[in-house]
Amino acid sequence: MPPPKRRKIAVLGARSVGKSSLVRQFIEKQFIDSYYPTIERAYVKSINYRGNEEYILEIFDTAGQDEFSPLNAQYAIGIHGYVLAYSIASRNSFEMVQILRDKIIDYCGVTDIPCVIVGAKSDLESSRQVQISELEKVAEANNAAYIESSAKDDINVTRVFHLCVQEIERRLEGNQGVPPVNRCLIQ
Ligand SMILES: Nc1nc2c(ncn2[C@@H]2O[C@H](COP(=O)(O)OP(=O)(O)OP(=O)(O)O)[C@@H](O)[C@H]2O)c(=O)[nH]1
Repeated sequence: MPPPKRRKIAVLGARSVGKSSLVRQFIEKQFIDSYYPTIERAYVKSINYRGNEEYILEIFDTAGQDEFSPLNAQYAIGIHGYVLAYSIASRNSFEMVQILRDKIIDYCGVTDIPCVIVGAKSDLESSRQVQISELEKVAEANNAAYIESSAKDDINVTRVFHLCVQEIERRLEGNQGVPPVNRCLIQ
């Protein structure tokens, strides 16, 4: 088996959209109902990707952002891929996704970044403010993968991070190997 590959992933989004809950469900397999604003926390988890490739993921859970928050250099330099999260029950948080992506692009001086856009709290269907069709549109416009997920019900949590690795590797491999049809995972 080849040696494991290390990839750094930053999870960004507006306040209280469920970033920490998503990361903790992925790493620790637990969901906590109470809310403690995040300052910043890093986690490490090893995953098996595509059957026989080991990846060591360093995941940076970040403080919630608004349009005026400056982008921390730590989340722009040396990061391989991004999870940009919003809550399906908050249109404002959805609008932050584009703002954040533009900030990263500007900061890094690139035209494209590996990212997966995540509609978090997908269990809150009765409070939904953002339709899947809107998510699809934004993801397509930004060359990003997308998915809806619930940390509470543990739906699509692992897939979020596998999709992020897929977006990273897709670019590193020069668009070889991963057909576009696999990039969108709504269930
Ligand atoms: N219904 C539901 N609630 C969730 C879900 N994920 C998180 N929450 C709740 O939403 C609140 C905020 O969750 P956090 O994970 O702390 O959100 P965050 O984005 O890390 O917040 P900041 O650190 O302030 O940016 C908490 O009360 C969570 O219990 C989910 O999938 N479904």
